[in-house]
Parts: sequence; structure tokens; C-alpha cells
Amino acid sequence: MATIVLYPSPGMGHLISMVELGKHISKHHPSFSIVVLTLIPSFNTGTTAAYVRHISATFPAITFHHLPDIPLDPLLFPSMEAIIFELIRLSNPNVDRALQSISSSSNITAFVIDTFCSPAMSLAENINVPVYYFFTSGACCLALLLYMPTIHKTTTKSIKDMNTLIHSPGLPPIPPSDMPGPFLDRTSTDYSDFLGKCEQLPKSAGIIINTFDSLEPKALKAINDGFCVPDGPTPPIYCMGPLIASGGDGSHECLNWLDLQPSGSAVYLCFGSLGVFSSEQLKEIAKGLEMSGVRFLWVVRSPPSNKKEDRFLPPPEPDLDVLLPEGFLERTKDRGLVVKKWAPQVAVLNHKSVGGFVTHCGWNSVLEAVCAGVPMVAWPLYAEQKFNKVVLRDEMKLVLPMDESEDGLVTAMEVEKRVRQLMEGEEGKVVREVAKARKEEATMAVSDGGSSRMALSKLIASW
Ligand SMILES: O=c1ccn([C@@H]2O[C@H](COP(=O)(O)OP(=O)(O)O[C@H]3O[C@H](CO)[C@@H](O)[C@H](O)[C@H]3O)[C@@H](O)[C@H]2O)c(=O)[nH]1
Repeated sequence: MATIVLYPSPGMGHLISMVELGKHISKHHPSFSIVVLTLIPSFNTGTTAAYVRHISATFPAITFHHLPDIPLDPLLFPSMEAIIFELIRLSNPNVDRALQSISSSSNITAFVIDTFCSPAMSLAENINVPVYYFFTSGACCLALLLYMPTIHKTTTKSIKDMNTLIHSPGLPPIPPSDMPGPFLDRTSTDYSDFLGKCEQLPKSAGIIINTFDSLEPKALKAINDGFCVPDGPTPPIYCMGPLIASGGDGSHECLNWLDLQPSGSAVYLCFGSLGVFSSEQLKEIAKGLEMSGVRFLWVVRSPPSNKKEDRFLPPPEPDLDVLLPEGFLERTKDRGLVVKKWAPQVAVLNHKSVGGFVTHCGWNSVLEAVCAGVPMVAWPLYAEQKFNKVVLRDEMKLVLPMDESEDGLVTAMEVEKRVRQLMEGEEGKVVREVAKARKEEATMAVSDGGSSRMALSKLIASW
């Protein structure tokens, strides 16, 4: 049987959309079998293991091939990215064995890897299988990553030390401080690791992006016209999104609570699979929500541990009585609900009572909001999220910003102001209209004859 092997990076934000890609191919081209190579590390990458069990049980067309865990000491790594990159690098012999074993019983048509999994590229080339990247963030971010080696060559300065806006083909000007974190300091190992990954992208047989043509037309045009890789060929680009998870079984307590709220009245606050705040920041959010008078559904996690050895472990169950201001839950019980750790986000965003979303700008969250037609306030935290905020605000006009004060704290007054603007103000009306229009376009893109479906057909035809 013809098999497509998918190799996602660990971490929910990367895994979910890769699995959705597998489901999508399998649904429209059932003659392909889909095998997903999974790395489920012992350090915290969200609720990965439970998710994989759920998909295995509910979607038998996808087979998971678990790669052995390689225990690593978190104390030796400067960042989550660094430990993930090392795990991926050390897993290469296991990936090699997996590919050999799969190819002994079936014909591997394509090997589709996450941007972070570039060390595996050579393994597939050795057995003459074409390698495609699956890019889990947007086309704007891809345009930047493809152009990053050019930016690197044209300066000797670290981006953090630049005081001019960064200009890249197809993108609005980006303030240096909003560039993805790993690109800020060119002397860091994260920088050289990421730059190496950027250089690999154009060497693939193609890049599949989780976006759709009409969401990011300027960036896509710049990529397709070859401006982002000025010194070589750009591989074919396939926009197949939005690839997002479905709403689940709809049984979570917060959905029952939303059933009781008026249509479009509640703001939903959630910060991806790993977003956490200090206890001081949690209290400011609580005060801001209370002052706003707006109905809210808020996913709260425990603050990050101060102990270096605990920083990649799942945070403990939050103690709301300690973390939130005294009496907050009681005073807001008629119009607010705090959920600990995790909410069924897709179902929440598609609930009729939800009218706005305060998000960390992780790309899956953005696409999920776009598909639900829900406008956003952008509160980026790490990775490429500040960059996403800039393009979402300046290019796509889908978000209102949440501004930090100089010490990095977002004050209760700022939370109050932005939530009210989003839910009740003229500013909110403007982004709401854009969100509704993008929702229609997203639906069309994945319908019969839509741009994302055509991209899938084009890719399959090339195989
Ligand atoms: O309480 C929660 C929290 C998250 N989610 C889901 O988890 C996923 C989170 O994905 P995303 O919004 O992309 O955030 P991250 O997990 O932070 O994603 C990582 O990967 C993304 C894709 O590359 C990047 O855009 C982000 O910056 C990076 O942090 C989404 O499907 C959410 O629906 C829930 O269902 N419930």
C-alpha cells in the first residue's frame, strides 16, 4: 500500500495540525495509509500522550509509530526549543529504523516532516523518498524564515541590538523586539539552530502550510515569486489549511455554563498548550476582568516554577483561592467561569455565547478563531507569537493589541480596556467584521473546488 509518513515535532501546537493533515489526506485520498512517527518526551509538551490515545481510538486510518523516548537532563538546556532539537537529533537512528521497517512492508510515497525535524531529511533522501515540510505556523512566518538567511548575511548585528524596523518581502515592517525569540541574539545556540532549520526549508520537495490563500496573499505572493529565497529556487508551496481539530464530544462543564450565557456575550481567555503567567499577572487579569463587567471564560494554569529543574515539567493543579484576588470567584460567579488548565477550545470558540478571544497568537488558536469567526485580542508570550501579533494587527486586521507596560506587566486597566473594546467598542466591531469575512473564506477554501482542496489535489497528482 502507498504510505505517507508524517513526522511532527513534540508539542500539541505542532502535533495536532500534523494529525489533521493526515486525517485530511486520508479522508480525500483513502488509498494512502498514514503513519505518524511520534516522540512523546518525558518533559512537558502539553497533554500529548492523551491526545495520541484519543486519535488512535477514534481514527483507525492513522497509525502511530512511537519512537523510543531518550531521557535528557533539562538542566543542561537553555530553552524548551533546545531540548526538543536535541531529542530530534538523537532520535535520527530510531527514525531511520522506523522508515526502513515501514518501507519493508509498504511503499513510502512521501515523508512529511515538521520544520523542527530537519535532521531526518537526509534519511528519506537515502531511500529515495521525497521530503516535504509541513509548516505549522502561517505563510507570513514562513516568508520570514525563508528570508532569515538573507537577513543574517546582510548584517553582523544581533536583531536585539538593531534600532530599525526589519523589512522582509511580503511582510509589514517588524520591530526587532517582535521578531521570533530565537532570532534575537545571533551568538545564542537557539539562533544557530533555527538559522540551520531555515536554510533546510528550500531544499525540500515542497512546503505544505497550514493556511489558506486569501488569508495571507502578500506573503504567499512574495514566497511564490521567489523573493524570500533570493539566491536559489523556492520549492512548490501548498496551502492546505485551515487544518484544525474538530470540536470534540461537547461534554465539558464550561460548555454547559456557556449554554446559559447570552449570544456573543462572553470573552474567552486561553494561552495555548504551554502559556503560563506569574501570580502577579494572574491577579491583574482577574482585576481587569472584574472591572470590565464583561462575561468571561478563563483558562488558568499555575505560574512557572522558580526551580530550574522543574521548568519543563507539567505545572501542578492551580490553587485558585491562592492565585486569584480574595473573593474574586464569589464576586464574579454570575458572569464568569474559571477553568483549570485546559478547555475544549474548538468547541468553546464555536459556541454561540463566545464573542471574543484573548489569545497568545499560537497559529492553531488563530486559525481556530478564524474558522469560528471570533475576533481576538493579541497577547503574545513566546516563540513566533509577537511576530504573529504584528501581522495579525497590521496586515490581517484581525486583532486588537494588548500592550505591556515597561516592566513587562499587563495592567488590570489595560485588560479592562481591551476586553471592553473587543466586546463593546467600535474597535471590536471592525475586527469582528473582518473575522466574519475570513470565516466565510476559510469555509470556501476547504470546500469542493476551494483553494486548499485544489492544493491537496495538486500535491497528490505530483506523487
Ligand atoms: O486549554 C486549551 C489550550 C489549548 N488547546 C488547543 O491546543 C492547541 C494549541 O495550539 P497553538 O494555539 O498553536 O499554541 P501552542 O501550543 O503554543 O503552539 C506552538 O506551535 C504553534 C504552531 O507552530 C505556534 O504558532 C506557537 O507559537 C507555539 O507555541 C490548539 O489547537 C488549542 O485548541 C485546547 O484545546 N485547550
